[in-house]
Amino acid sequence: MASSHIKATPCSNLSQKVRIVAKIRGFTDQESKFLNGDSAPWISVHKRKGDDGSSEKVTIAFENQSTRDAYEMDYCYEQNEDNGLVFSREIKPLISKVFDGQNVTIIAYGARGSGKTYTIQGTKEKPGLAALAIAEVFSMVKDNEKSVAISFYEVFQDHVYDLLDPMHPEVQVLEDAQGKIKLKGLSQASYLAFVKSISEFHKLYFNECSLHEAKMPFELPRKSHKGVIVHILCNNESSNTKLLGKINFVDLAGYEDARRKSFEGLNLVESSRFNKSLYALLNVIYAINANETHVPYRESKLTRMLQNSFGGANHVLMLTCLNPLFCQDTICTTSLASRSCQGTNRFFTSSMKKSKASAKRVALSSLPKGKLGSVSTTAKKPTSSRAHFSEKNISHLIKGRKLFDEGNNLSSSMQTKSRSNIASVMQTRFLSDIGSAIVPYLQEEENSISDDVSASLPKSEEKPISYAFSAMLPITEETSLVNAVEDTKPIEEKDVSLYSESNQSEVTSAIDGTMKALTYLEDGYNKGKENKSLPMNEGESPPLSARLRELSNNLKSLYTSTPLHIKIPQETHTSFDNLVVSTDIVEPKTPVNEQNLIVKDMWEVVNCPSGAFSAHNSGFKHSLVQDYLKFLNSASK
Ligand SMILES: Nc1ncnc2c1ncn2[C@@H]1O[C@H](COP(=O)(O)OP(=O)(O)OP(=O)(O)O)[C@@H](O)[C@H]1O
Repeated sequence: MASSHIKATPCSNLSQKVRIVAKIRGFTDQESKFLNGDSAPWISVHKRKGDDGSSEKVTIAFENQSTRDAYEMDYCYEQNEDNGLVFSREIKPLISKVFDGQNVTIIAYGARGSGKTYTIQGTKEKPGLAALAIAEVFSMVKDNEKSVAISFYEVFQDHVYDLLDPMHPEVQVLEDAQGKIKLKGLSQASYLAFVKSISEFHKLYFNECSLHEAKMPFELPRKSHKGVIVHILCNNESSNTKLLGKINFVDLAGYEDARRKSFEGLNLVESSRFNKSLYALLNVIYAINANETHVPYRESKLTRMLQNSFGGANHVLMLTCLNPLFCQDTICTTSLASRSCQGTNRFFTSSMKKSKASAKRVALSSLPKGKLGSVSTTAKKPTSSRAHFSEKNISHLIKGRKLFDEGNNLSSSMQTKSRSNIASVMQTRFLSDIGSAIVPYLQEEENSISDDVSASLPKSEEKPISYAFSAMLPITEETSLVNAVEDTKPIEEKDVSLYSESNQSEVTSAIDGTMKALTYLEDGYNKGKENKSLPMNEGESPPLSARLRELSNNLKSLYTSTPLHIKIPQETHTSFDNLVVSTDIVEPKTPVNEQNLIVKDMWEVVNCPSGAFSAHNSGFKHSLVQDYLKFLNSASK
């Protein structure tokens, strides 16, 4: 039936983490009778193009499918190649490793009726892989040093049942302190007591299945995953310790398109649940083959059960059973297996999305300190995480101020102090305003991160922006900024008498307070520089830093272009206009409407330096507010 150009040669790549091979089922008597020797092959197997001959990899194509769309597998067993051949090539070389304490897992996967049970369990006349392996193990157990036991279980609707116990109690899948999976309540039929011979094994294997069907306390559809575990405990002569190795055989429930009516009459939800457990297994295999740091074992009970047998020095073989006659589900299962084989195009169940989001958090939080990713832990520890950022990322905030300050190196200390004061007030106001606008956004982001189910790619793409914001505005620094602003408030209130002798000392102390705050921020900046936390903003949120720089430059240009800035009046007694101006300068949040300036005498406005500054400053504030709003709109997008 299937055309192949490949001779069955001894398997050369048993060290691969998860080996995925295909097996085309033989015809049943009924099918042979029906076809009457007249059947066009619908599966074609080809040696992979470009291989030098050392690789066994093949591509499998269905019906008229071109080889370009074919599915790649590690190998394919033909219709006429029986379980004995599969066993001797794939499993026999691994059995000795089980006696060294390694685990070997053989999984039969495929569509309904693709020959999974026939491959694993076989019949009394034609034993399957489990029976052949047991026979091999028995032949190797020559003394009492090694003890062998067998367990049978069934996984139905994500619950594990012990098939050896006539009451079929549920088995608990637990994890011990060392992270080892324990199957609490799973019976083990010992070699010495029950299964000394292969015939006893057969009796147990086949009888238990029928026993199970007869004795289930409640009506269950038969669609389930079934497994056999062969436990082998032996002495390690070199270290005088006991070694436990296991061979797992898993006969998976047949894959069916959940949208079609199931053979068992399962509804869409139940069928989907079965498929979900299959996807979970494929995802685990994918993760192992792709060398991913996170393997999603927790996605299903079956993968959790098998966790100890995957990865490391353990060996896993997945046999993808193919129907020899047209079957849409076989195309689907082959496609899925091939994807797991290549480690590409991973499938995600809804809960996988969840795990992906958590994995992302883990991955991000595992980044070096000071990098963007460490914010990811905010979902769990918001305060500490923000505190963490407060140390590192105040630099972003300061960076803008530094740029702003660069153009203002004036000789007069009073002038410098006044300008710094003004600048700090404006800057801190501006940033704290951004802060108050951003914090709810950040919290919303955090909520969305913690809401794993809704974690989706577009959102995660947005995260760097929110991280950058959170980096800019950690709670502790935000508070200190607010304090800095509040420190300057008395100056604003007493600005009317800013240049009066009586209030000079108060003003100076207030300015000093502001300067202290700025010095603190300055220190933060330097610390930030030392800690090299800048790449977070630079790497992850260039628009933000660019906007900050632009706004700072605007401020800078304002200061350099306004004559008043270069020469602030020193008179003790100021005119009414001056009072207006000075109030204006230190109170950027209550801009003087340009209209008001026009209402005044035009000459006064134009000729008076303070009037010019007011006009300039008001215009600047207007543009600043516009920029700020524009910036916020683009940030929320
Ligand atoms: N290599 C083979 N040669 C002849 N008949 C086979 C072969 N493999 C399987 N069969 C027959 O095909 C039918 C389906 O096989 P089997 O029950 O193993 O499929 P399955 O994939 O386990 O099905 P399900 O998903 O329903 O459990 C059985 O009647 C079995 O005897």
